[in-house]
Amino acid sequence: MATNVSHVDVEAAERTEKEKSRKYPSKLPETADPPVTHDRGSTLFSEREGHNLKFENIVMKTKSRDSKKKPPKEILKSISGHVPPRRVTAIMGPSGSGKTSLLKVLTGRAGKKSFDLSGKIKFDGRLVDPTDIEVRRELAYVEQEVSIPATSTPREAIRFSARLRLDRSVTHDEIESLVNEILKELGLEGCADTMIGGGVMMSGGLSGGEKKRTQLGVELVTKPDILILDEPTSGLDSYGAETIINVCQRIAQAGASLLLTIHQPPPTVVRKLDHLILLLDGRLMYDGSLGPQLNDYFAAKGFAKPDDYNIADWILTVAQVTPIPDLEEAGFFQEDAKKIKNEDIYDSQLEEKNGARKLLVHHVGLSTEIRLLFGREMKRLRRDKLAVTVRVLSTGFFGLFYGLIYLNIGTTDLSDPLNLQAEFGAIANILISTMFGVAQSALLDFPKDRPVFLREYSTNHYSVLPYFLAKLSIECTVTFLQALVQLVASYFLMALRMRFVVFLAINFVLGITSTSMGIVIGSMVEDPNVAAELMPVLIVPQLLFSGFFISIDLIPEFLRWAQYLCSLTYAIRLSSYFEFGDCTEESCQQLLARNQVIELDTFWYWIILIAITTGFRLAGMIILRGKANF
Ligand SMILES: Nc1ncnc2c1ncn2[C@@H]1O[C@H](COP(=O)(O)OP(=O)(O)OP(=O)(O)O)[C@@H](O)[C@H]1O
Repeated sequence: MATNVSHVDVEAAERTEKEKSRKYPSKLPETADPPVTHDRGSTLFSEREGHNLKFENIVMKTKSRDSKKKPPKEILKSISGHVPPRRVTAIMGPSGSGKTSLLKVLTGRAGKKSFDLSGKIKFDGRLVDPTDIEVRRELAYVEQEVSIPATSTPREAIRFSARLRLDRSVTHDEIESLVNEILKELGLEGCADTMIGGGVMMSGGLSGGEKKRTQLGVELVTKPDILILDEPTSGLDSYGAETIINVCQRIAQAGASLLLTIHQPPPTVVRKLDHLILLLDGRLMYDGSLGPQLNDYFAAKGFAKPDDYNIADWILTVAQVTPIPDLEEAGFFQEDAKKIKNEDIYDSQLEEKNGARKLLVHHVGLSTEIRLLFGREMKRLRRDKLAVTVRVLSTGFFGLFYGLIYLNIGTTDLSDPLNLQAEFGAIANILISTMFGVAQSALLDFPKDRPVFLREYSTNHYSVLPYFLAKLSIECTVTFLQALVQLVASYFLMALRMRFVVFLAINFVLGITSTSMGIVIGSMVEDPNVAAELMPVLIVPQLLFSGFFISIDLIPEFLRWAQYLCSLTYAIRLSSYFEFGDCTEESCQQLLARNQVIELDTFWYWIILIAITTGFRLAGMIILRGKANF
């Protein structure tokens, strides 16, 4: 009897367990292998070794200086999941659920400075640090925002990426055939040679969908093992979305692990997705197959899909409409229970310890990097004709204006203090105009270039040095042109005493120093509007320490050190020396003394100008590098 009772009890218990597990299945359905159709002959879709990407207990919190006043926000709350190879995995979830944040963590782009991060990321069981450049070679990330130079065409952007990121043994013909293939597969052949566009001053331009596909193409050149895309279909019509998903599907079928975030995909797109990671409020609701099992899973938890819903719409409706306690009660968020001791997520030692596979890519040399970057910058200059023309013409206009205002000032009698002051003013105005013109362009242009640099630098296109050298050479060209146009328009009208080439050289060096300062501020801020607001910070101290408005002697001693950072001060001293150095009038000597112009020091004035340029360039490089090391 006792046996029977216990037998009945066991059966009853098993039945209850089965019913419970049917109602709230504890194991998420695994994604079945989709049919594999390889394009073995193709290079873009060539067979590759994807990774089983796993993430465990990912926690992401904002950092807060004063946690009492502003408690840290928990964006990802101990999320675990996986992205299998040969599948297209979609991350879905309501807006603000943490989709982009999770991608940033997985790709090593969640800044440690802004967030507290913990958890583990594994490729086929080995711990990896996605901020490591070797790991990034295995993983490509296509961001939501398009960051490709506006003056490049899709063909050039993809070719540029291929030349800099593929092994140096890859031939020109191989690169061209890969570029053509990517353009064809992404439906970009029709606009392959059209400028990306987008600038206010630029005509033409690609559609949003074409830009997104170009950005995808740029990342496809490395034939990544893991491809991660943030909202690749947002803002696209269903044809554009399908084109992208089709390419993603074929890349996954070639072996890659494909992960993308997507908002309310249409049924045609849902059919191409294999695996789903569903997030809600920074928590994992589901990690498993997107097949019929997903229907069963939701049905078993009491949320059976009505016939008139497609599955993606239904699960998002459930996530958005159902109160979180009810979802908890139904048994979603089961991974929350598995909170274990977390480890630093971006530990650069991890890879070493776990013997990661090193991809042997012999990168192109420094000279090729500089040549390609320089070529791109030159094209930018040629194509952005309107901006360059406006820049040079406005300089010419100001030159002419000053020339007419100070007409023949260099022929006047310097014994008259008024003439002397006017001639000094003429020189100072030309120099201020040079400084203002070039610094403004650098300050406003640089924040626009910044996202391009950050993407390319973090994806191993080139290092900081060639980028800065290429930029410097272009800036030298434009600054020289600007200085030349301004002086041709003003110097002869003013009939200045110093030699033309000397004044041109002073203006040129001052211009380059000013761009360096503009770059430091430009590299610190993201928004060109903020950069414009910071313009006075760059200009006003220069004016005050120039000796034009107040003699340096009259500035309080504790502030005088700042003159050593002001390039305009030294440009004015040099120009004053060459303009008035031969003048024996007492007023001339007094002016030189007031501005601390000492004949023996003129060599040092040049050196200080060059040192200021070098110092600011280095500071710009360090700041940008720091920003790129997320
Ligand atoms: N730097 C930050 N500081 C504070 N909160 C942040 C920061 N970055 C993201 N968040 C917050 O984290 C949450 C998740 O943001 P995330 O961009 O990952 O969501 P999402 O699911 O991608 O949203 P969407 O679908 O609208 O793009 C949001 O509430 C967002 O406001």
